[in-house]
Amino acid sequence: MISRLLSSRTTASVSQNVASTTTEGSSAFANTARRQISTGTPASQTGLGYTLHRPGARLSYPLHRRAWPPGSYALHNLPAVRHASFARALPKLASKLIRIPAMFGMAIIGGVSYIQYQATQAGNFAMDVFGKGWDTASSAGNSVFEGVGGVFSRVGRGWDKTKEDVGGLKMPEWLRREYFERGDQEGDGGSGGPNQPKESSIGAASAGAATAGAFALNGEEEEDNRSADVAARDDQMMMLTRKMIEIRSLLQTIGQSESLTLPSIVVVGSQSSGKSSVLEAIVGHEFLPKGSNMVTRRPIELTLVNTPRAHAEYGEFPALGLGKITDFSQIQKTLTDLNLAVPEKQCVSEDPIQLRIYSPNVPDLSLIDLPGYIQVEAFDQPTELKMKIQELCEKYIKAPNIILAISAADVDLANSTALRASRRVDPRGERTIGVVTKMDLVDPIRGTQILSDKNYPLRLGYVGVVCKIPQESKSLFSRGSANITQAITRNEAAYFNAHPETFGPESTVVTGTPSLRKKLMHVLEATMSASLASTSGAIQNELAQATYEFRVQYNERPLSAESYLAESLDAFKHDFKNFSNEYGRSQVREIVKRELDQQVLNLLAQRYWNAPVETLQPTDPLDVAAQGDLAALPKADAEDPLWHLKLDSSTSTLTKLGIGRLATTATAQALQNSVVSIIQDTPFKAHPFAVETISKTSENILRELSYDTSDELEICLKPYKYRIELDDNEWKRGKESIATALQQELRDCEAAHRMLDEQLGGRRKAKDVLSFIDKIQRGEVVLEGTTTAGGAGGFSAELLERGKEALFLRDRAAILRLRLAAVKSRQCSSKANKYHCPEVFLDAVADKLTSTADLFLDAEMLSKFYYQFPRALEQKFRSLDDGAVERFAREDPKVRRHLDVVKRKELLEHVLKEMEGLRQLEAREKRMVNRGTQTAGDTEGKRRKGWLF
Ligand SMILES: Nc1nc2c(ncn2[C@@H]2O[C@H](COP(=O)(O)OP(=O)(O)OP(=O)(O)O)[C@@H](O)[C@H]2O)c(=O)[nH]1
Repeated sequence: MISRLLSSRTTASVSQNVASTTTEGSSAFANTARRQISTGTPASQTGLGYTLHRPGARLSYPLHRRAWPPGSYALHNLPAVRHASFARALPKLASKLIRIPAMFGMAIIGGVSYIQYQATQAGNFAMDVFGKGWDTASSAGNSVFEGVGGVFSRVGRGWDKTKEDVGGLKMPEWLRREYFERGDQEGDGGSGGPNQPKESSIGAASAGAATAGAFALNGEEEEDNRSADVAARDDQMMMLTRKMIEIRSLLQTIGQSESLTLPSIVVVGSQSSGKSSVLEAIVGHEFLPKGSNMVTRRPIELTLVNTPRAHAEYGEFPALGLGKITDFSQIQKTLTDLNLAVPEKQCVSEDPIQLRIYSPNVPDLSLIDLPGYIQVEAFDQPTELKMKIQELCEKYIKAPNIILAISAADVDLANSTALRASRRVDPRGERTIGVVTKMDLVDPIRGTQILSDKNYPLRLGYVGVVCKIPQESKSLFSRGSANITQAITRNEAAYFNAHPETFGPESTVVTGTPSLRKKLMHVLEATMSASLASTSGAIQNELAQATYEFRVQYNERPLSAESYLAESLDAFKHDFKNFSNEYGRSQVREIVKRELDQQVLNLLAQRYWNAPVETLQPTDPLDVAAQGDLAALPKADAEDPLWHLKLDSSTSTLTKLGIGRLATTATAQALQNSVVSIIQDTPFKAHPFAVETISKTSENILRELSYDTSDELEICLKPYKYRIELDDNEWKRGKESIATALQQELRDCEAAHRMLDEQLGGRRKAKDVLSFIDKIQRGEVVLEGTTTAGGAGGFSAELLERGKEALFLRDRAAILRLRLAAVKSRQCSSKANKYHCPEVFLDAVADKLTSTADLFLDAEMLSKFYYQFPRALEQKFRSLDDGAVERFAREDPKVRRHLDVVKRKELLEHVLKEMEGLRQLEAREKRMVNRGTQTAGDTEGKRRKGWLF
């Protein structure tokens, strides 16, 4: 009976949140935290939380609303809610940890959301290329000459000097790798290593070996009958082009400034003019997007890299990091996907796709493929499409780029969109190469007339081609990796050879894909060479600016992503070390004691103090008797079983409530909070990635440590579950400590009461409401009906609700004052009176538990965490790859700007140095050409000279 009555009345709550009170009181309780210590009752039964209503606001703060079912009345089944305790409790997260298993708790605190900083791919790539370019400073060596083979031994001193010059230049990683991998693939032995090209491989190649493949001179039809000098000069020319393309790539990483670029070949033509076929004939593979649905929507910046001694042919999308793709149908698919990713509504995008193709059968070229001009939009194409394509092409065909204007032979040249566009920007026809495709579709005589067009004479001339893959060969290439160069060349040669009267050796027109390849190479080299001086001037200006910025803004302080990470990590570790020196057992003690104090107050509320006023009914005297009149406690019989039961059950609950987990979790949370606040004092604070990494690392370690520690601590505390002996000192400490805790509880309670008074309309009004409820409880007023939904005694239902709360707080404050006086009394100075002074006893027990817990946690948790955490962090950050380090450093805008200036400056210096070297080489190469032309007087030389203007 006692048990039943007790259980129905021993739950209590106090509300407070003075700090959150506003003038209007509108959010008075809105921010009030909620704490519940459930001793076994499911949440649905505890029914925690209640709502204050007043006009214009719905204020909610959790208190107790009993809703447990009949028959569940048992001491162990009671919820305890002391709202007041929240003001002093751990932060919200910590309170969660107390209530839920450590495992889940740690997952919650670790939920600091990491906003993945998406460093732009372009940025990453820029950094990547830059880094690689820089790396090569000491390693390029003479490797570039591997491809040129024995040229140098044949042409004497001048070439030897050239070899030294070029060898001294740096080479981007992709190019360098290409050379060395080539050596490896061929398995030609030798020691070598990346910085030492294999001598044997240099000597083994013959003059013109590099260009033979690139010119497609390996076939049966096209024999390489160049003289050694010519072949050597071709190789040299190709090497220079390669270096310039390489510089062009580096410049692309610096920025989009128009002055900071080297020319490229831009392919334009109307739809179905045969652009793709020409490009694929040059590359030797079908790799461009095909389809009727305007599949080329973005510019494709195609860099062809000749790898003379390699067997493998493959492509790479440097910005995508997909690695080597040897299946060209896969390249085609990727290009198609990238293009189709541009929504049809947007028509075209200016964002170029970068693609590099490595092959022994391609010349070194830099080409840009553009969407085909359209004459008339199809019914399902946006009206602005035509205009957009035109604008995009205009942007690319500006000087100094070379225009490869593709026109089909079966369309009148006067109607060629490509030539019309080129004429607008190159009226004198100085940088346009006319390519006439589908020569096989017109009569040979008509063909030669087109190629000798006088209406729009081009200084670089016209080349007639037949680029169609012969039907019978098509099935052979369907697998996407076989080379189609031979098939196309053979087919093309067959056509032109079949008409010797128009296309024979005596003909003045230039025909054939191999001729086109050669022309492209020579023209590109010459155009790039011509741009070297002006580009170099622009680079010098940029460099002067970057150097000035570096000096003035950054005091010439060098910075790299790696050094920045290392410094930041050191700063963090230093601060953490200081923290660990200061944060020890006494801090843990404070945390654990604070937690246990709250548990003690909850138990007191649960077992001793008043319960919330649930209904407006007269108070049942039986209930009061069963609850025990606290006012009578000091004079109660020392053997009264009611008070024995209350204290013994409270003590038992306190020692058995899982202090191991509670203390461990609270300590782990405090450590985690400290780690997070240390981050705020270090450069890491500006880096979400670092914040997340550090938080997660510490969280993981603490979670691991918590598992074992909490169980072991529980075992250590086990003896207290059965027997607790206190000495006088412990009792004395408990008396002082609980007095302080009760005083605080009283302050909280009074503050909550004051606030409620305000909400009731002031003290006077509150007094009236409370006096009315008092009368009901004393039985002096009898309410008609069972509910007060419509109000009673002239008070609205809402006022009565709040009145009940105010009554509860008023009575709670009275109890606290009473017990505070009791705790301070002489009676409570002796531990013999523990049943008269349950507060002191429980607090002393809490203190005893704390002493064991703090010792254990200091040894098992703190010291292990202090050892493991910095090491784990070090390992985490050190194992980041270059890209991740770069992304990390760039998260901070200030650091990003600093890095940008440093890198820009270094990159510009690097490019400038390369360009200077190239200019010397280029001058020497021109001398060679002139000498070769004078001495040999061969027709090849003359022709070539023509290409070079
Ligand atoms: N007979 C013949 N057909 C050719 C020649 N070159 C290309 N073709 C065909 O012309 C058609 C169009 O060629 P593409 O290379 O796709 O033309 P394109 O300019 O890239 O076309 P879009 O991608 O639509 O702009 C294809 O069917 C080719 O097979 C050629 O020299 N002779």
